[in-house]
Amino acid sequence: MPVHQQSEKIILTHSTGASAEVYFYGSTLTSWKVAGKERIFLSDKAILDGSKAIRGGIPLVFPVFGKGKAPHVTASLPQHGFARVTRWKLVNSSEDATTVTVQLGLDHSMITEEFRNLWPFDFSLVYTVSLTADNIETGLRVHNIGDRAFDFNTLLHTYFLIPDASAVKVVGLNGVDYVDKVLQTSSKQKGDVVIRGEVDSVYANVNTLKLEIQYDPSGKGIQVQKNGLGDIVVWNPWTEKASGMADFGDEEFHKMICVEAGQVAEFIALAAGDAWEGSQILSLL
Ligand SMILES: O=P(O)(O)OC[C@H]1O[C@H](O)[C@H](O)[C@@H](O)[C@@H]1O
Repeated sequence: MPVHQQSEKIILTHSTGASAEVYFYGSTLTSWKVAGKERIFLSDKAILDGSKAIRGGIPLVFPVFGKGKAPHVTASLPQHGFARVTRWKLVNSSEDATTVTVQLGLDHSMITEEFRNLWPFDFSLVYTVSLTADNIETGLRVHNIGDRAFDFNTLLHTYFLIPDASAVKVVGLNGVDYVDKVLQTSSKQKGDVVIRGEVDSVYANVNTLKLEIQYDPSGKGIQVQKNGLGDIVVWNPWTEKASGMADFGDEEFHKMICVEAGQVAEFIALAAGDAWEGSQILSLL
């Protein structure tokens, strides 16, 4: 069965053996297996019962990245918004000769009254996950179905499972301006991004459409092709931050890197009735 629905998640299986899993909670993709291997990091300590955002996979950041700042209307929302901590519903599933697809939806009637009071806009989100033999596309459509404009950030906060964070290279960000949230500085990236300690960097307006996460000098790894997503966040908590997170193992930072495509450097303004779309395609290098 290409799409198998359980109470907490949906499992997609491709005839070639590739597979993916998406939790209803947060519409969080927690697994993508291709060529016999898991490619997505999910913490051994991740909480999967819907009481906390899932640590790993692809949590969906919406409508604010990080903590909103007063006087912006997102100021009182939780870090990274409400989409990752709300249960979504399956709205569609299909398959054709090459692709297994599921779509999950979330709208204002499905969020808590508290969130609704904090962010009082009528919206509809559709998240589409399309699995083929050798790649997976995850895309978000944001539709303003109300009668006034709203602003939003969004991010496909993707945790990649990698053999060794000390050996990984992110290629494609050379020359891009970024904010280093650890050092609280603004700089221009020189060469490839490597991980030698805590990294939390926001790259704005990345023109390169295809980034590479190279596991090691062999050049093997994952390609991230982004469509309609301008910014990239690179994150690895390293030792100290890792030990402070209850849902992340102390040593797990060695085998993950977040390379997150989205729109976070500036808010996107969406007029009443308008829609916005962005997606990423992950494939093997
Ligand atoms: O702990 P979370 O709320 O899931 O956030 C995890 C991380 O997300 C992004 O990568 C941010 O840039 C980081 O500053 C943040 O620490």
